[in-house]
Amino acid sequence: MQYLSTRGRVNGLSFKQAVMMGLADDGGLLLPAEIPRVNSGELEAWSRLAYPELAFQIISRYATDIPAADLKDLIDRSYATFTHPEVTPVVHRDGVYILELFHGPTLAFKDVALQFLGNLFEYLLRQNGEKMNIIGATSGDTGSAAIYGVRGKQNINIFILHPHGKVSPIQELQMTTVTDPNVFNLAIRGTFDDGQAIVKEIFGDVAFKQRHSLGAVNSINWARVLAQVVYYFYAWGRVHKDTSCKKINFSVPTGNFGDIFAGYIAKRMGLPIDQLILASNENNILSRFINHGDYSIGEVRPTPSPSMDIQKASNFERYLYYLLDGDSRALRKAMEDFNRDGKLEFSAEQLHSVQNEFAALTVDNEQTIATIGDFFRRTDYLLDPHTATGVHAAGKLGSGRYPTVCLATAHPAKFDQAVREATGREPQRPAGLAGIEQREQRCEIVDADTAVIKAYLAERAI
Ligand SMILES: N[C@@H](CCOP(=O)(O)O)C(=O)O
Repeated sequence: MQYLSTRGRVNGLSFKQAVMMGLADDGGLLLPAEIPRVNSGELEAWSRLAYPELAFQIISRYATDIPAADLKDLIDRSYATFTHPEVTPVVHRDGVYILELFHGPTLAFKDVALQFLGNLFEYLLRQNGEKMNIIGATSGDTGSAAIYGVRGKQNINIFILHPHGKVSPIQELQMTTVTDPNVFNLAIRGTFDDGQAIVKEIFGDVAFKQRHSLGAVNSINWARVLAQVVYYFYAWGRVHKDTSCKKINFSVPTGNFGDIFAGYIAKRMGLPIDQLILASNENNILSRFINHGDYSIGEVRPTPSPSMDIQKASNFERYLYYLLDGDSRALRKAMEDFNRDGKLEFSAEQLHSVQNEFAALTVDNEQTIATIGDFFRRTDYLLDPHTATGVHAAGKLGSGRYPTVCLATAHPAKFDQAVREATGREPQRPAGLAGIEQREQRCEIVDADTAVIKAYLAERAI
C-alpha cells in the first residue's frame, strides 16, 4: 500500500514512512492511494472476531510493510491496556446502541488509536535506532491519550499544547499530573485552533521538522484514523449478531472530523452504513457545511463538550480531497482560499453529494445537558456531554429503518460538572482518576506563538 498527500506533491510513501511523516511535507494530509474493499464473506467472518483479531485484519491491509507477527504483537499489547474484555463493547439502551469507546487508560476514544500509535512509534524508532519529539495540540482528550501512549517509552519526548482554561478540570489533570521527564505540557493563551495552527506551522518548516525528528499524534497522522476504522466494523459485528440487520447507522460527535472520517473510510471499504450522522456542538462549522454548504469559520464558543470546541476541522481536507475527485490542484486552491477568506463555497452538485454521505445536526448547550438528564432518567445510564450530542442527533435524524449506533466518545467522569448539572448526580470515578487532584502537576502557561513554542521545543528536544 502506498500513501499520497492530498496536495499532490508527496506520493509513493510506505505505511511506515507515512506514519513517521505525520503531516505531509507539502502541508497536506496523507491518504492511502487506494481503499481496500471488503467482500460480504469477509465481513461475515470479521463479525465473529475479537477486537484485536479484527484490528489485525483491517490494519494489515494498510500497513503492508510491517511483518504480520510484529503487527499482531503491537496490536495485542495496545488493547491489553483496556479495562473491558471486549475493548469497545456495545450496549443497547432506549432503542439505540452505544459503542463504549472509553475503556482505555484515559477514558476517551482517543486511546483506541493512541495506545497503538505509541507502540508503533516505539517499534519504528527502535528498528532504525532513532529518536522522536512529538508535538500535538489538544482540545482535551488527545493530549492525555497521547501522553499515556508514549509515557515511559525510550527515545521519545512529547510536547502537548492545550488551550489554557478551556478543557475540563479532569482533562487538564490527566495531562498535567504526568510528570515523567519526557512529558511537556504547555497551556497556551488561545484556543485549540490556535494550537493546531501552531503545530501545522511547525510541521510546515520541514528543515526544523527533520532537525528535531518531529512526530505527529493528532489525527493528521493517518495511523490515528486507521485505528479508528476498526471500531466501526466491530460495532457492526455486534449489532448484526443481535438484529441480523442489512445496514447500520452511526451517530458521531465530532469537532476535528477525524472520528466520522474513519466511519466514512469504513463505508468506502464496504461496511454497509446507511446513515453517517454528524453531531456538532455550538461550534458548528461542520453541520453548517453539511446542511447548507456553509463552511465558514466563526468564533470558538465554550460548551459543555470542550473537546469539540473547534472551528477548523483538520480532517476536513481529507474528505475534501475525495469530494474534489482527487484533484490536488483544486484542493490546494480551496485550502488557499479558506486560509485567506475563512470560508469555502460549494456547488449545488457538490452539496448534493455531501448530503448523500452525511446527515448533520447542531446540538446546543441546553439540548446537550437536557439529553444527559433525560437519558439518565429513562435508562439509568450516564452519557458524557460529547456522547449526548450524538444521542440527541440520532434521535432527531435516525431514520428508524436500521439500528443506530451512537459513539460514546468519553467517560462521563471526565465531565462531572456537566453531569451534575444535568442529573444532580456525581458520576462514579474509574480507578485511574482516584485522588487525581492530589497528585503533583507540571505545566507551563505560554503565549500562542509559533516562535515561542519552537524555541521551547528546540531547547528540550532529544
Ligand atoms: N478533539 C480533539 C482535538 C484534536 O483532534 P485530533 O483527533 O486531531 O487529535 C482533542 O480532544 O484533543
